[in-house]
Amino acid sequence: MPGADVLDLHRERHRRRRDLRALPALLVEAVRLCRRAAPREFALTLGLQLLGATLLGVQVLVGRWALQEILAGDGKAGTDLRGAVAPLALLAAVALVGSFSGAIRQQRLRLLGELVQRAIWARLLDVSTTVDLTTYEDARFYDRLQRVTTNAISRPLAVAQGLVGIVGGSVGAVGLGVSLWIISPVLLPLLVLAAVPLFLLSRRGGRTEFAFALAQTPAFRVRDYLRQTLTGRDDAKEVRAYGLEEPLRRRYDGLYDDYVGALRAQVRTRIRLALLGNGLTALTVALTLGGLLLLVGRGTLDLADAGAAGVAIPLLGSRLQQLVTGAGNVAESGLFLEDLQAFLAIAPAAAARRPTDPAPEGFSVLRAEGVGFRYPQATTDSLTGIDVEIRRGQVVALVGENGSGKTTLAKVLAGLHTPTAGVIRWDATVVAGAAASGPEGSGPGGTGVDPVGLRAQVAVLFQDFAHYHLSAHDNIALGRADRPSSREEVRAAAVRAGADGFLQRLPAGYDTPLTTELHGGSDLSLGQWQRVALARAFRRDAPFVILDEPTASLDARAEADLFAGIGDLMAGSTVLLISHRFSSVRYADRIFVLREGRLDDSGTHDELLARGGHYAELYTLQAAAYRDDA
Ligand SMILES: Nc1ncnc2c1ncn2[C@@H]1O[C@H](COP(=O)(O)OP(=O)(O)OP(=O)(O)O)[C@@H](O)[C@H]1O
Repeated sequence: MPGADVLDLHRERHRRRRDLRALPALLVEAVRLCRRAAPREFALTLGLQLLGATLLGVQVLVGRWALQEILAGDGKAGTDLRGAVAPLALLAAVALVGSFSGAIRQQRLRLLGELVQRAIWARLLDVSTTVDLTTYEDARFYDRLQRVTTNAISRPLAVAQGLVGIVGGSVGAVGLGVSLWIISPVLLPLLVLAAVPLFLLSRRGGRTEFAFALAQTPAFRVRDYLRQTLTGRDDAKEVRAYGLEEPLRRRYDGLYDDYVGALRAQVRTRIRLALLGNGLTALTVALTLGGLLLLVGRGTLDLADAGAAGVAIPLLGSRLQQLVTGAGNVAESGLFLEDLQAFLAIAPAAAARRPTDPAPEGFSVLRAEGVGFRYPQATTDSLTGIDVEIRRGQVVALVGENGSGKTTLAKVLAGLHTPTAGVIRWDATVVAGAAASGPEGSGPGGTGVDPVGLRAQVAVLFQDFAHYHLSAHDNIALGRADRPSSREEVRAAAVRAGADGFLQRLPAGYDTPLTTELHGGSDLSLGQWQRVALARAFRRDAPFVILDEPTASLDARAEADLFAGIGDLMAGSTVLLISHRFSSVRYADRIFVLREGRLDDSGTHDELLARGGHYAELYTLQAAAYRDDA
C-alpha cells in the first residue's frame, strides 16, 4: 500500500526538485523498459532516427558542393554545368533516403508506442492485483493510480524518444556545426550560446507541468466519476428517476470549468516560456546571419560558403532549439517517471510484505482473539477486541444493527483485511495478525500465512457481489478460476443454488452473456443474480463459507429452502452467515451479536432470548411486526 510514504504531494514535489541526481537512473530505467518491451522496434526506430539526423549535415555539405560547381562558371549563359550533376543527384538521393527513413520511422514508432504501453499496463495491473484490499480503501492510492494512468503511462516512450531525439539531434547538430565550422569558425560559438537560456526555460516549463498534474488529480477523479455516473447503465435509472441529469451535469461542468481555467493559466505559462525561448533562438540566428553578412562584405567568405552557411545557420538554430526542448521534456518526464517507478514499486513491496508460510488445510477450530480493525482513512476502529470461536462444520450467524461491523469482521475472517489488532488462528496456526509494529508507510503488512493460500479455502458471497459481464457459465465457473470447470460441475452448483431453471431458459442457455450491454446478452432479476452468486460460492467448494446477506433478494420460499437445508447444501463446510432476518439465523449453531464494533453477546437463539439482551430486543422487534397485535 502506498501508506503515508510519498503521498504528501507538496512535500513530495519539493523533495523531487532537490533530488535531480536520481534523473539519470530513471532515464536509464525508462529506456530499458522500452527496449525490453519491443527490442526490434526500439533498435529500428533508434537507427532510423540517427540516420535521419546524420543526413542533415551531409545535405549541407553536398549542397555547398553543388553551389560551388554551379557558381564555378560565374553564372554566365552556356557555362558547362555537368560538374553540378553529381552533387545534385547525390543531394536528391540523400533527401529521398531521409524522407523514406522518416516515413518508416513514423509507422514503426506507432507499434513501439503500443508495445511499450502494453508492457507498462501489465506492470500497473500487477500493482492493482497485488495490493491487498485495504489499499482500495485509501483515496491516496486512487490519486496515484489516476496520475500514473493519465500522465505517466506514456512517459517511458516519450523519454526513450526524447533521448533518441537528443542523440539524433546532437548528431545532426554536430554535423551542421562541423559544416559551419569548416565554412567559418567564428559563426558557430554565437549560435551555440543560445542553448543555455533555452534549456533553463524548458526545464522550468517541465516543472510547472508536473505541478499542474499534481494539483489537478483529485478534481479530475471526481469529474471522471461524474462522467461515469452520467454514462453508465448502473446509475442511469436513478439519474432519471431523481432528475439528476441537470444537477450532476452542473457539478461536472463546474469542475470542468475549473480545470479549463487552470489549463488556460498553464497554457499561458507554457506559451510565455516557449515564446521567450523561440525569440532568443531567432535573435541568435539573426545575429549570426548578421555576422555572416559582415564576413561576406569584408570578402572573408566566398558566395558558395555564404550560401551554404545561410542554409546551415537557421537549420542549426532550429536543431539546437529542438535539442534543448527535447532535453527539457526528458527532464520533465523524469518527474512523472519517478511517480511511475514509485507506483510500480508498490507491487514488489506488497509481495515482499505478504507472509509466505503456507496456509493450513482447513481447521478444526477457528478463533479470533482480540481482533480489531480500522480502515485506512477512518478515525475510529470498526472492530474492537473481538473474540469468537467457530468449530468445523458449524453454521454460525453474525447479527447486529447496520454499521455494527459484521461485513468488516467477515472480510477479516476471509483473509481480505489484515487485523490491525489481535490474531486469527486456524487451530494452532496464526493465519492473520496485526504486525507488532510496522514502519511508517509500509501499509498494513502483518503476520500470518500466505493470504492467497488462505483465501483459496474460503468462499464468500458478498452483500454487493460482482455481476460479471460474462456468460452465465463463466459467472459460476469463476468460483474455481484455478482450473476449467465442466458444464456438469457448473450446472451442479447452479442446481444447488436454485439457478439452473432460469439459466437454462436464457436465449443461449448457460452461454448467454449476463448483461444487455453485450450482443445477445440478457439481464437477470436481483434475486436471480443472487442465486448465480450463490452458485459461484458453491462452485468454490471451500471448507469455510461466508454468506453476507445471501437471501436479501430471495423470495420467501427460496429463503426458507436455503436456510432449512443450509447444512446439507454446504456439504459439511463451516458456514458464517450474516443476516438481518432473525427467523433465518435462529437455527444457527451459534449466534454472535455485534454492537458498535464489539462482541455484545453470543450463544444459541434460545440462550440469547433467555438473556433478554440486545439480541432479544432486536428479535422481538422483528417478530412483533409479523404478529397481528404488532
Ligand atoms: N471502507 C470503509 N472505510 C471506512 N469505514 C468503513 C468502511 N467500510 C465500513 N466502514 C465503517 O465500518 C463500520 C462497520 O461497517 P460494516 O460494513 O462492517 O457494518 P455492517 O454491520 O456489515 O453493516 P450493514 O448491516 O449495514 O451491512 C461502519 O461504521 C462503517 O461506517
